This record gives sequence, structure tokens and C-alpha cells, in this order.
Amino acid sequence: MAARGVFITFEGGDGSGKSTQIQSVRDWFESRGREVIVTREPGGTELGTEIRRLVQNGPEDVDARTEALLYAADRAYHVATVIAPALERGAVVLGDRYIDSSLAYQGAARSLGVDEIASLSAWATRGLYPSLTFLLDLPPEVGLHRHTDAPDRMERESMDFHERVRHEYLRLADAEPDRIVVIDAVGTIDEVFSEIRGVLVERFEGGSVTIDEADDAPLSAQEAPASSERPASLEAADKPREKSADKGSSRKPATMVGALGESQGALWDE
Ligand SMILES: Nc1ncnc2c1ncn2[C@@H]1O[C@H](COP(=O)(O)OP(=O)(O)OP(=O)(O)O)[C@@H](O)[C@H]1O
Ligand SMILES: Cc1cn([C@H]2C[C@H](O)[C@@H](COP(=O)(O)O)O2)c(=O)[nH]c1=O
Repeated sequence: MAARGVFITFEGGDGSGKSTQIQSVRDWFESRGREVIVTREPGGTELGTEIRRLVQNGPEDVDARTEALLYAADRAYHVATVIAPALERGAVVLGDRYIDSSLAYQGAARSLGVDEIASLSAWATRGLYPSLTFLLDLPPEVGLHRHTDAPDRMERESMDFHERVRHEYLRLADAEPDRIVVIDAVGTIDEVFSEIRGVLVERFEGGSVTIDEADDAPLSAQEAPASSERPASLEAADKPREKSADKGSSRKPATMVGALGESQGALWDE
């Protein structure tokens, strides 16, 4: 039986608690004997660390298209050298940001076009999509106030920019409810993890995928829906959402087979 990995990403505005929650999710999988890789974008590789420095604190005159291409280059190399090899060995890959960040920040907030950025990202990743994405949702002013260090180029953008990011994230979640689970990130760290844990238990401990079925499945990659097929329910940001744990069992269980191995630490120093 070929080893199969699981690719899970964490998305949300700046300071929404992604890195904090990833540590608990890592512990959850490791305590179940899985090899876990925690990685991030930009900066999950040495090359990516250079790109991260350039996009976050490089020249102020980097234009939106250049910025989008830098994130895409980081992602292409990251997939080829870190994510795909880890999935092939059966690891659980926890990604702090991925394609949805480019759709929300460059596609929507920078007005480059979500469809254009989706095509660029699909090309850069050869169509590798996560099977599950946690969207940590909270008002941008809350996330930005959580940071104590000096704001980077993106964090210095206007509140309107960050509202557009949030709006697009919620629109994406509305369009792909099976993959993107919206988590209310306003509560305490424990409250937020409790909501995430509920989804993990439902997907990975209560799922009904058998090893044989999972073996036929693609490598945790999902076909990207054509963005023109996405419902444009732009009221998403304004309407109350149901709690992810209450969404019922219509979601497809993700695959949970693969090699058990040693855990690895984060790929960067903070
Ligand atoms: N639920 C929470 N309530 C209050 N503070 C939190 C919560 N979650 C995280 N924090 C704190 O907020 C700050 C930002 O958290 P974290 O780095 O996890 O967010 P992030 O989404 O990864 O941020 P960024 O996108 O900017 O990297 C940290 O100081 C963290 O301790
Ligand atoms: C992957 C990706 C990231 N960004 C932005 C979003 C954030 O402001 C920074 C990353 O900082 P973090 O502390 O690691 O969250 O980069 C983006 O605009 N587009 C992307 O594709």
C-alpha cells in the first residue's frame, strides 16, 4: 500500500492565531503517531526565507504583480521541495498560509483578480490543493492589535485593505464549504482549539474512508473549482455563520492513512 499524506492549511488575517493553533494541531496528530511537518508561506524553505524578507521588508516600490509572482515562486519551490515529498512519505503537512492567501491578499485586496491569481497558483503548484483548510476568522483590527512587533509592509496597509482580505476569505469559504472550515478566532486560544479539535475528530476519527478507498484517492490534492463556478455570495462577511462543528456530516472525510514516522520541528526560527 502506498503511503498517503494529509495536507491541511491554516488561513486568516494577520494575527488571527494561525501559528498558535498549528502547534496544538501538530500535538494532536503526533499523539496519534503521525509524522507531522509544520511549514509556512512565505518562508518554508531557505529560498523562501529570502523571498519573505524581500516581500515583507524589501523595497517599498515592489508593485502588486511583482509581489504576486514572488509569492508564487516561493510556493512553487515550497511544493516541489517540502510539501510534495512529505505527502509522498505519508506525513501530515500543516501549512501556515497557502494559495488562499494569494487569492485574498493579491487577488482581492490588491485587485489583481482572483481568477488570474488562481491560475497562477494552480500552475505554480501543479494543482496541489489541501484537503482541509481552517480559516481563522476575526475582525482585522483585533488581529492587528495582537501583534507587539513592528508592522511589516502588509500589516501597514489600511483597515479597508484588511477588510477586503477578510471578505474574500469568507467568500472562498462560502464557495468551498467542504474544504474550508471557518473557525471563530475571537475567543481564547483554548476555545479556538476546541472548535478545531471538533473538526479533526469528525474528519479523522469519525470518517468512514477505508484504506482501500483512500489508496485510490489523489495525494490529498483537490481539483480546484473553476473560480467562475464559485457563488459570489458577497454578503458572507456580514451574515452570522454556523459553527463549523455544527455543520453536519455532509463533508467528505479526509484520508488518514500513511506511514507513521518521527515528527519534525518547524522549518524556521522565530
Ligand atoms: N485566541 C487568541 N486570543 C488572544 N491572543 C492570541 C490568540 N491566539 C493567538 N494570540 C496571540 O496573538 C499573537 C499572534 O498570534 P499568531 O502568531 O498565532 O497569529 P498568526 O495568525 O500566525 O499571525 P501572522 O499571520 O501575523 O503570522 C501572538 O502573540 C499570540 O500569542
Ligand atoms: C502566502 C502569502 C502571504 N501573504 C502575506 C500575508 C501576511 O501579511 C504575510 C505573511 O505573514 P505571516 O506572519 O507569515 O502570516 O504575507 C500574501 O499577501 N500572499 C500570500 O500568498
